[in-house]
Amino acid sequence: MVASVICGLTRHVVTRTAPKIPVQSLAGVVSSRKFSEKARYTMSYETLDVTSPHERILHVQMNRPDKLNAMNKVFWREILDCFREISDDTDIRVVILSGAGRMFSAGLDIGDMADLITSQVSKKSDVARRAKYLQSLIAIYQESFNALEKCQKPVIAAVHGGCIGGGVDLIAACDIRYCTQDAWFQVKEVDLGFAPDLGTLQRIPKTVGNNSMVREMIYTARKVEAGEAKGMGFVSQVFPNKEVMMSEVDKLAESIASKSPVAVQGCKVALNYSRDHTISEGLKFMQCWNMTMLQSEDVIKGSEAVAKKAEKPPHFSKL
Ligand SMILES: CCC/C=C/C=C/C(=O)SCCNC(=O)CCNC(=O)[C@H](O)C(C)(C)COP(=O)(O)OP(=O)(O)OC[C@H]1O[C@@H](n2cnc3c(N)ncnc32)[C@H](O)[C@@H]1OP(=O)(O)O
Repeated sequence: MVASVICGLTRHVVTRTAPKIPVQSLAGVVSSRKFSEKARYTMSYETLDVTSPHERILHVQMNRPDKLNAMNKVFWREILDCFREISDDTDIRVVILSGAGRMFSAGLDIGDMADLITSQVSKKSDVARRAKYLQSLIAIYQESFNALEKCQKPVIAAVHGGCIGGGVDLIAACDIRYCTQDAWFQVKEVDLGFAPDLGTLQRIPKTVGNNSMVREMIYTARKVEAGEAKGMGFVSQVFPNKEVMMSEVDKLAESIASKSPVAVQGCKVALNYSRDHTISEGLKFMQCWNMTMLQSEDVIKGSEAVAKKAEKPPHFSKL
């Protein structure tokens, strides 16, 4: 019954139970879309601007600059739909995630959440009913960010200015994080009176070696500047400004996109699996994975190119 009570979120829930499958996949027909044809992506979203700067690369930009890319109800649904679609899109090999305007993201849209509390949660007469509603809501929001981790293609976060609360949860689910010199990161939830619940507490300690620093950042809700974030290993590179960062992110994305998708996607799934399992389980996983993937044509193409010291990478087919 929860779904029927969550009026504003009903569509959200339904979308999640019925993920979109590209028509061409269903038909088994090779896509005729060219990369100059961006309509399929650009027309679909209200809070995201999705473009393809180069072949095989997709740039997803959060696009509510007037609200500092605060995450509202529409955003939670769109980011999930968008990354599920990308995951299944064989034309795409790498994704770049950034924010429009003066900062990456101010996190959860507080006004939106206040509306939800007033219109939904507070109307319920009993603690158990309120708790069930909130549990369902948190699970839905979590799934939105899980979609980036589950996306088969590597996701590169490019952060400028503030990255607050949900913004930190979001980039924690990305594969690679770059930022500008003026970037700052704030796990703000403690200041608002609750513990983060969308992945920061689960993912960052497994990403960053300095657990003491992670806890300091979380318990104090203080701003962590770009240099400090790099020092603790949360971001891998810091750039003087957004223009330079985006140019370097493009180069990184192009480099990854030129590699075998069998290899890159295999690495992503295995890295995520191994993070959540023992070494022994991770090694077993690789036996199973590579007993198939080592037979790929990509292994022959890649090995020949290396043996011949080829200057350009071979052409690897879509996966
Ligand atoms: C089940 C829930 C799971 C989710 C959990 C997520 C948790 C979180 O994300 S916790 C963090 C929440 N975010 C914040 O607390 C940040 C709030 N914003 C600010 O502190 C300031 O806006 C900021 C320091 C980021 C920037 O300050 P500045 O003076 O430069 O700009 P403002 O004039 O304040 O903001 C410009 C317009 O953006 C709107 N806005 C900013 N942040 C939010 C937000 N989080 N939610 C909604 N709207 C936001 C702000 O209202 C201004 O709009 P307008 O008045 O229309 O010009």
